[in-house]
Amino acid sequence: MDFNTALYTDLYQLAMGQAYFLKGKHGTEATFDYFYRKTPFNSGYVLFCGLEEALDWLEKVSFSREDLDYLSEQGFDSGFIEYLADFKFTGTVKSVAEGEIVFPFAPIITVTGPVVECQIVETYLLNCLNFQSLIATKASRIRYISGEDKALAEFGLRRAQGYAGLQASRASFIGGFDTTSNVLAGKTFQIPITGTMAHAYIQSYDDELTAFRDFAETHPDNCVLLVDTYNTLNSGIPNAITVAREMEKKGKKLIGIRLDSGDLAYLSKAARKMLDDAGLSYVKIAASNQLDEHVIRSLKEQRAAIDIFGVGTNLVVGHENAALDGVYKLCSFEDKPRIKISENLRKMNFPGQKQVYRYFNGNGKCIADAITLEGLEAPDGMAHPFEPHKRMPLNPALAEPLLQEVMREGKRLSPVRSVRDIAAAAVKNLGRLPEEHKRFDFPHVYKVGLSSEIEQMRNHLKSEKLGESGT
Ligand SMILES: Nc1ncnc2c1ncn2[C@@H]1O[C@H](COP(=O)(O)OP(=O)(O)OP(=O)(O)O)[C@@H](O)[C@H]1O
Ligand SMILES: O=P(O)(O)OC[C@H]1O[C@H](OP(=O)(O)OP(=O)(O)O)[C@H](O)[C@@H]1O
Ligand SMILES: O=C(O)c1cccnc1
Repeated sequence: MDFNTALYTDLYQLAMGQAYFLKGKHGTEATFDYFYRKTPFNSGYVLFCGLEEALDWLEKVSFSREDLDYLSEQGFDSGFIEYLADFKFTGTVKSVAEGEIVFPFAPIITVTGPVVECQIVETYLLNCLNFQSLIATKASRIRYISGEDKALAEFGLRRAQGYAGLQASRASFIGGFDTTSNVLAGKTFQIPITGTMAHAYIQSYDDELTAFRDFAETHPDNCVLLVDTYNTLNSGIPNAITVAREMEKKGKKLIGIRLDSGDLAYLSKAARKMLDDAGLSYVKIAASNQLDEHVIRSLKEQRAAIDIFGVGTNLVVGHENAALDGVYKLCSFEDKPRIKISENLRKMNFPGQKQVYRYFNGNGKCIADAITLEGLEAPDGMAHPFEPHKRMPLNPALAEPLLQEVMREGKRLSPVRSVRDIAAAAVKNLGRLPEEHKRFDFPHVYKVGLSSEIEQMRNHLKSEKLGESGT
């Protein structure tokens, strides 16, 4: 399947595109903001992920002859189809860096260009960025609770939502996982791949010990034995110990064992003792079975002797939030700021082309984000976006702009960043976030506010629109 086609969009984008085209407005410049409103998992932040793939798509997207024939069959105007034959994205993208932490309501990406182009690419951008940011955020929570000394292996491909498994492996790595079992993700993104064995392999033998021996013989340098097929404490671990000793005689070392059922705290502690008593303290203990950040937290509280957590389903499907609610909203058209009116202030967008400044304290920890108009300096104070009486003074000397131009006239401005670079940046960025925003229970809400210029513009446009509508 070729996903670089501009048909990877919602019909209404093309319907609006045709209307703009037939009214001669298709070249009019528009700006859209990408932002989200609510953090998933009750998290205090979102880890932004997916930008490289989005830029890659924007550079390649086009309609093939077959795509255009299909649109013709669907009844689109022939003139519009002719226009689409040369379609490419020629706009400007400003973005927060991939691997940066982002907060509700602050623009993460702004897309400026001919309105039809900006509109057609909306669906893919949301599809790509919402999903990957969701999974990277989940992964970062699992890393946070596991601690730096644990190895995290992503096992999710088999239970991922179709082809999204590839993006999930990438996002998991950026969020802090060490390896993936997804071989295609390993090749595509240069992520280290690791794996153990399935129950089927043990079941295929008449006895567990021979299965272990054969695997160790054929994988002398990367052998992890699955010990729970029959009886973990009475058969799996004793057989693994026998094989580990046989490997030692050949100058090899068993890397580890994997527990995949039962009480993982109890079994891991019992396994650790049995291995240590056998002089095999180097053999690591891996555990899997519907893990997530909450089970891992519980296992840590129980002092489980687990070195490696294998996490699949709950990570790659973003359990228990199926989607990040990221949206893409028009904020400027024909050089005029645009607003959508809603009874609910939270559903109104912030008009105009914008910049977001992040403020730090003297210890280098981030403390607030202020949204202001593009071209303005970092403000020295901000207002709460929905409760304007709440104000906060800010020190512009300790502010950094978050939105940087990453694409101009449809071409990226810097080379592709490797997932390793992005993952390293994520570690650094999460390190700048104070602990109170990372805790799982009632994380402290990070402050995002508006400069007085944006506030005034929103209030002005709001009264103008309400006046026009007679309300
Ligand atoms: N000590 C523990 N503390 C908290 N959660 C645990 C502990 N041990 C295992 N779990 C989690 O409890 C759940 C147990 O799942 P389940 O009831 O299916 O048991 P099981 O042992 O996997 O059974 P099965 O043999 O059918 O696979 C899993 O999500 C697992 O990660
Ligand atoms: O629980 P997850 O977090 O999704 O981790 C991945 C799971 O996938 C495998 O089980 P599966 O039953 O599919 O195959 P198996 O026969 O190898 O156990 C593996 O043993 C894990 O239990
Ligand atoms: O390598 C493993 O142990 C593995 C891979 C995929 C799913 N579950 C486990």
